Amino acid sequence: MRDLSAETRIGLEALGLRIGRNGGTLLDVPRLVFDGPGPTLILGPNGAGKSLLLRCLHGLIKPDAGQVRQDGAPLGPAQKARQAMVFQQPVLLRRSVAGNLDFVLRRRGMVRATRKDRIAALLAEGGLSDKARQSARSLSGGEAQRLAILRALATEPDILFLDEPTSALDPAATLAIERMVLRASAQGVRIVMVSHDIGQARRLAADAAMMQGGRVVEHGPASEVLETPKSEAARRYLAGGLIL
Ligand SMILES: Nc1ncnc2c1ncn2[C@@H]1O[C@H](COP(=O)(O)OP(=O)(O)OP(=O)(O)O)[C@@H](O)[C@H]1O
Repeated sequence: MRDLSAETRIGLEALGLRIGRNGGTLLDVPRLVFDGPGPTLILGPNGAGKSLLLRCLHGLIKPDAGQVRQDGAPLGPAQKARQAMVFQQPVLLRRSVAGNLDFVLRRRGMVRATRKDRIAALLAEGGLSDKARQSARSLSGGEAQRLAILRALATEPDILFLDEPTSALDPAATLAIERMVLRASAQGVRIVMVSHDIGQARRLAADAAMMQGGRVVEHGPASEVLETPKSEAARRYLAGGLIL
């Protein structure tokens, strides 16, 4: 796997993103830039627009207006090919654990001998070496999510989007995922992750974005957003208050 310094990390920018439905606004993000050195955590109450934003950034949803720029270029096929996304419910192929990784590596044109070594390294990275031949569909929730992340990392993305990857996992499984996320980040992958877990944000985030009502109400260094938030919405969210 490549080893990039924080300075070479690919930047991501959303400009004038808008999505409306039935006369209302689902997403309204004038400008949002992710160009810092470590993981970005997106927080906010249910329905705040976190998943919509992530899907726009990954090109899964076309906004009504605005654009996403990656490393200065508009999001097109070449940029999307440099991104990967992992969802709350891992989507795995009906194959063995190793087969799921092999599928991705083969599609990337990697020859068989190299694939074997790469699969072994990835499985070791995710603590799944002893599960290589097991059906991916029979993995526990935590193991399945680790495999989903390994499969995403097998594509060597510049940017990895994670949409609440640990919301269904116990604390130990959550920490295992967090270690993988931090390792990927240290290797130069830009991490953009949605979470409801404020403790997780404190453990992982270099910067944090707080969303409410389709808008980013605050974005900055995690230490500021999580410890001394400027917006009332962030203060109430962090205090466990009801935000409507
Ligand atoms: N395809 C769609 N058509 C209409 N409304 C949508 C669509 N997708 C999302 N929405 C609405 O947009 C709003 C934001 O949804 P989104 O899933 O982004 O929220 P979220 O912040 O990720 O919430 P949660 O924390 O519950 O996952 C919600 O009110 C949702 O109902």
